[in-house]
Formats: sequence, structure tokens, C-alpha cells
Amino acid sequence: MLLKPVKSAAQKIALVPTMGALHKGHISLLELAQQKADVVVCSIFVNPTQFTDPKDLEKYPRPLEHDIQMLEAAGCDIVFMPAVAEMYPTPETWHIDLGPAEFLLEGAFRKGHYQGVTQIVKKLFDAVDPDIACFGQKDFQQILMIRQMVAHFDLKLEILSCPIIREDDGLAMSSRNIHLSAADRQHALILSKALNYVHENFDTKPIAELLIDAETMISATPGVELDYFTIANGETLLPESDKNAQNIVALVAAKVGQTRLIDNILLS
Ligand SMILES: Nc1ncnc2c1ncn2[C@@H]1O[C@H](COP(=O)(O)OP(=O)(O)OP(=O)(O)O)[C@@H](O)[C@H]1O
Ligand SMILES: CC(C)(CO)[C@@H](O)C(=O)[O-]
Ligand code: BAL
Repeated sequence: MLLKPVKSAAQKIALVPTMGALHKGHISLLELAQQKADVVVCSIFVNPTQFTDPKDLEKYPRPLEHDIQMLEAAGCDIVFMPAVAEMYPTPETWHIDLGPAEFLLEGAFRKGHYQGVTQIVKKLFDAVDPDIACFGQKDFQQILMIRQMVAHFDLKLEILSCPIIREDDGLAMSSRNIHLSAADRQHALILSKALNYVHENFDTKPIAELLIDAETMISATPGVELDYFTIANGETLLPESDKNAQNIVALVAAKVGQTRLIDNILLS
């Protein structure tokens, strides 16, 4: 509705969906969107249906004024900030088939998470009607699930995956990094270090050895509780044992102090 006046054959619309607490990772999505489209919409909505831990939802950072300033400075055309009641006016059930990868990795640790993510992303697509939508590779599995949802509804839009933006010391930028204490912040570096180690040694060491080394590095770090470290097929997310296969990715998730972080790196 909001965008009907600007939507025409000549005007391409790109959507950058976010949950706010913006950082340079989000701005990189916006910049890519600006290169690809005439009008860029950024949505800020902390979506309750994708949270499996109520405390995580409650403490999710919401620095709205700062977010708006960042979007203005970055030249974003439209900010879409719906209220919860606007996106969920009546109680509703949502369940679509996202394929077997829904239940692996993040889906195993956050049960129902991708049903909530695809539910809200479909609502955002319906509201904005974009030609392109940009998502970060940091949430690797999320992009796979969104592509499944797009295929399920046969939506005519392009999903773009954008590279992971990191702090100078390698930590993947994430809104939840704000919860890390100074000690957690140092300990969290082991995640990108382990991923880089696997990347650097991928041609010379067997996958089984790389996995043991990475898990040992992470387990030896104080305050870090590993959920998973896997080397997997980038489509099925099933463990990969053949180094000559295409589309291999290493993915990690761990709790650092009280904060759960994820990261990944492409290997082939
Ligand atoms: N470091 C990053 N580099 C590139 N894209 C990112 C990065 N961090 C987040 N994104 C992308 O930004 C979009 C919005 O993500 P979101 O608002 O959840 O931020 P976030 O930093 O991932 O927060 P959190 O992981 O703590 O929920 C998603 O597509 C996400 O993949
Ligand atoms: C895609 C998204 C905005 C849906 O709430 C969220 O999962 C995120 O920020 O990655
Ligand atoms: N960036 C992914 C959204 C979430 O963790 O719920």
C-alpha cells in the first residue's frame, strides 16, 4: 500500500528487512540494495514469532532514534516500522514446508524459528512488494529458508545474499554483540579464528581433522559453550565429507557468556 505510488515498471524496489539495532553489516545490505534498485525500503521489526526464548525477545536492543539517523545518513528512501498489532492483527497459524534443512543447526537449537522468520518475511514482502530483497550471509540458513518460502509461494522477486561484514579483529557484526562483556568480546573472537583456521587449512587437512581442531580450539576458550561446528553442504546443510564437492560451508554457533552468536565461512 505504502509503495503503490512509486511502484512502476521503471522503478525497482529493494527491501532490506532488519530487526533494528543497526550496524555496518545492515548498511552494507542497504548499499547493495541502492546499487540494484531505484527505491530502497528498510524495515525494522522485532518479530515475536521467531523468538524461542522470551528473554532474548525482551532484551533485544531497540535504539530506534539512532537507527533512523543511520538510515538517513545512508540515504535510505523509506523506513517501514510496523507495530506488532499491525503485522499480527489477529491470532494466526503458519506452517509451510521448508524442507529437511529447517530442522538442522539453528532450527534444531531454536525450534520453530524458521517458521516465524518465513511468516514475517512473507508479510513484509506482501506489504512492500519488492523486486529484490537483501539478506546477510551471516544468517546462512535463514537465506536457504527464505528461498524455500519464495519457491513455495512462487514469488517473483530476487533474493540477494550479501557478504559478512566483520569488526577489524574478525568478529562478525551482530546486533547481539552489544550484550557481550569486555571479556566475552575477546572470547568471541575464537569463532572467526576457528572458521579462518578451517579455511586456511582446507586444502591440506582432512575434514575430520579440521572439525576436531576447530572444536578443540573453541572448547578450550573460557566462557564459550559450543552448540555446533560443522562443515556442511551449503544447500542441504548435511555434513560434508568430500573435500572435492562444490558449495561447502563451515558454520558455527556458540553461547559466549549469556549471548548466542553464529558465524560461517564459505570453503568451496
Ligand atoms: N555482519 C553482518 N554482515 C552482513 N549482513 C548482516 C550482518 N549482521 C546481520 N546481517 C544481516 O542483516 C539482516 C538483519 O539482521 P538482524 O537485524 O537480525 O541483525 P543481526 O546483527 O543479525 O542481529 P542478531 O543476529 O543479533 O539478531 C539479516 O539479513 C542479517 O543476515
Ligand atoms: C529477516 C528478519 C528481519 C526477519 O525478522 C530477521 O530474521 C533478521 O533480522 O535476520
Ligand atoms: N539475525 C537473525 C534473527 C534472529 O536471530 O532471530
